[in-house]
Amino acid sequence: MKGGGSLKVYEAIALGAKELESVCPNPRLESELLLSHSLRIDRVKLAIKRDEVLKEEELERFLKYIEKRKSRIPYQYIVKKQHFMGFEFYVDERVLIPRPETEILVEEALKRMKSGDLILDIGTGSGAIAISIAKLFPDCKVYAVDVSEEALEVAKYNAEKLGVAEKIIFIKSDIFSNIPQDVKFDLIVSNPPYIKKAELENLQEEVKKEPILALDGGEDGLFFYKRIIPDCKFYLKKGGRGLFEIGYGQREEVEKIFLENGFDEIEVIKDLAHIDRVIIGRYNS
Ligand SMILES: C[S@@+](CC[C@H](N)C(=O)[O-])C[C@H]1O[C@@H](n2cnc3c(N)ncnc32)[C@H](O)[C@@H]1O
Repeated sequence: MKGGGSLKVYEAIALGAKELESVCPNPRLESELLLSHSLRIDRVKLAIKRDEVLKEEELERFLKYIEKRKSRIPYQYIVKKQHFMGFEFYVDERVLIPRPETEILVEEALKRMKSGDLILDIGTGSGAIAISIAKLFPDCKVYAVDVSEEALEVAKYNAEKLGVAEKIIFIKSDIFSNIPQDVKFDLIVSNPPYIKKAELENLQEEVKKEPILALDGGEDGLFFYKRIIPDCKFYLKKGGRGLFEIGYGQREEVEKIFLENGFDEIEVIKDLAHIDRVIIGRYNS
């Protein structure tokens, strides 16, 4: 892409927007956001700098970001952050970008918590769920596990950055494999990979840049529910609850898995698009 020598702020925004036209639905907004990131200022400050000429290194940074975005790298991986539950999480290619729908899972978990509770987050990724719970519920302890060492590095970094590292125990674990058998939880939460294998290749290009390990839910998308739910009985206190994010059309099957494994009081929470998004069951055997 040609930068055209020197550019003023408003010209750079227009150039970036044009370049991103075929890539994203809001090219001007993303151009403004990437420019404000290049200038290390808030987007609202762009207006007062409208006629200022960009320094060479600022323009260089901006053009580099635009090129990345044109290659369908998600905006969040370029600016290395995503807001979730009001907190700023560091994200990069090692972790799934936390989604707004997953905030429903956190909110439902918080509603069911009481003082002193022990929570397990399976597949913690960036740590979004575990860290938000630790931040928003004062008296609790959280175990956060992931099979990906790289994801755990990001989650630990976020826990330090957000000041809750001492409330969370991070464990590299294939689901329950490395969780001590004598630890019993009040809640087990998870946003597991739930996309059907066959659908992976049809995903949006940006989503394909996220770790496959965070997306692949096996042939029927239910692989993780089938593995996690039956083993919850070894790790949940009697009356404890499992809370899981689910994908479109998975409610019936996951409810069945719950019922076959000693859970009752099944509840389903819809997201803003009216899609069943979170399923909750109480372990009562
Ligand atoms: C959909 S992402 C969720 C990330 C994060 N909890 C969130 O909601 O943004 C699923 C996560 O599960 C992890 N994962 C995949 N297979 C796993 C396994 N066998 N055991 C533990 N974690 C696993 C992935 O590495 C990924 O971080």
